[in-house]
Amino acid sequence: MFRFNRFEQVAFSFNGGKDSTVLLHLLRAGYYLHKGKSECFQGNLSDSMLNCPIRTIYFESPSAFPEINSFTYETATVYNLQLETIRLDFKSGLEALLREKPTKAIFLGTRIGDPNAVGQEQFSPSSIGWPPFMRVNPILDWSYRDVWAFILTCKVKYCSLYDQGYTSIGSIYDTVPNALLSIVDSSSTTEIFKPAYMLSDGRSERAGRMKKLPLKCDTACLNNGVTNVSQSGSFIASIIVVGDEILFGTAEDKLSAVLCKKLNAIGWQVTRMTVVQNDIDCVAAQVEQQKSTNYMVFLLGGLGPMHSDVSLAGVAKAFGVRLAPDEEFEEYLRLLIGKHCTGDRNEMALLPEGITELMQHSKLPVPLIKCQNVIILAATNVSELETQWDCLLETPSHPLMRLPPFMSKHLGTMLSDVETAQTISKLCLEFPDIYIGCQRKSRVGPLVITFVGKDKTRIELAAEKLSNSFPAGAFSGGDCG
Ligand SMILES: Cc1cc2nc3c(=O)[nH]c(=O)nc-3n(C[C@H](O)[C@H](O)[C@H](O)COP(=O)(O)O)c2cc1C
Ligand SMILES: Nc1ncnc2c1ncn2[C@@H]1O[C@H](COP(=O)(O)OP(=O)(O)OP(=O)(O)O)[C@@H](O)[C@H]1O
Ligand SMILES: [Mg+2]
Repeated sequence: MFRFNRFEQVAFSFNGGKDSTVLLHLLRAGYYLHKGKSECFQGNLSDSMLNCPIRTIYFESPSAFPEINSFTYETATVYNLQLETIRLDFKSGLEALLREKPTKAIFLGTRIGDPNAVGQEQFSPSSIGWPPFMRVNPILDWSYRDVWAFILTCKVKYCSLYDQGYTSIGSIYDTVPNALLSIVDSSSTTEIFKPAYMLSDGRSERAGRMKKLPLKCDTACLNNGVTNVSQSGSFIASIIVVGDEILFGTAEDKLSAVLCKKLNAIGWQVTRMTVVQNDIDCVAAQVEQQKSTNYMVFLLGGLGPMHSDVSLAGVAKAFGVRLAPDEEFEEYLRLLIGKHCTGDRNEMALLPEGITELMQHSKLPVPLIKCQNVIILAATNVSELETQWDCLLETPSHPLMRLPPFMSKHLGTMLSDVETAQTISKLCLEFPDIYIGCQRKSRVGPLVITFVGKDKTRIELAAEKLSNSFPAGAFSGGDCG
């Protein structure tokens, strides 16, 4: 059993959801009873005693609802919480947290009925394979009704999404309002929902949450388009290049390869690179398909004033919105190109309506364009792409969560593919977490075997196993990097 004697070794996991909101106020009350009350009796009551300066961790995700994000930050400010924002997945984030600061226990708003509550008690050590800490679940046995009774009776502020029919909140990709709260109104074109506290049967709390797949899903799931996390537990992205010239063979696409490396370096995996014609319907069809199967889609090419610059129109079509003049973007373009625009207005300032976010950076003449999970990069060469990528990562609202990077190791051999094939396919089964690929320099060799993964030790082990399966000196290779 852990022993805590330092307040700093305890943290509160807060994400702006209703359960963690309840917990926040319970912790404040507990802190006040423990500390504030005794000092109050001595006549020392101050505002600070009504706050609970507990370390508060928030795993910020690019797929969180903006309302959840802003409610979390606002609440932290109002109650003077010591907010520590973590932009990694839960497991890596907790590993990093525990490395940096001793953290023995973490309070969570987990309740019976949550899928992750199975087997948990009020005090449950973290699972095997997770960094060691005690999970403290004070509201484990609270019902849905208890949660709302508490929130409404105590009149505490909660995230606005719950007033719009959301009853349990995950990511923007897996959460919709609860259909059981839908109000039938034939005069209205948009669907209206009752607030979350009106849900009569708490067992349907998660009816608006789509089924989540395990992190290590198989490739079949990806092909069905129902997840955006790869086999290695990374976020997945796809790249769409718009360019007739590439399809005619008159120009070469160098940008996708650079972008792949950049994404791999922040731990993301690229699942597809597609080149499409400069045609609105081709772009739209590809964006429509890729945006629903990938966490993020990058679009290169087809931006500008030419007749062939159809990328933005394709994106608008894929999202079912129209292109509309964007005054802010127009102003940037005016500063850049003066009055040299096409037509009455600058047609380059037409952006997909209602879904566009401009990501400005002081090093960029015009902001980057993001339409939900599609980022449109205007780079025409590698150096421009590198600048835009660096600026993207420096933009405060950028959606690219940094994960442990992919590393690779290459082994070269004069052995033939026939001689090595069987051993390598066995190795693939033994190391499902490592991508093992072979590239022939020619049909008769030499061969280059590449190991890619996130765990250096596992990469080295796989490479060593391969070398040891053949006579000494058959393989040569460099370091893992
Ligand atoms: C602070 C913290 C600790 C966690 N510890 C564990 C753990 O020990 N074992 C585990 O399987 N998941 C752990 N998780 C992940 C949760 O079980 C769960 O996936 C997450 O809260 C998302 O739940 P949701 O999909 O219902 O929103 C932890 C999450 C957080 C935020
Ligand atoms: N992104 C996150 N950052 C910090 N803590 C989190 C995060 N996601 C989940 N948690 C912790 O896990 C608990 C359970 O999550 P869960 O989604 O079930 O509840 P909630 O978000 O509080 O409410 P709701 O079920 O309405 O979404 C949260 O109360 C919180 O303590
Ligand atoms: Mg939630």
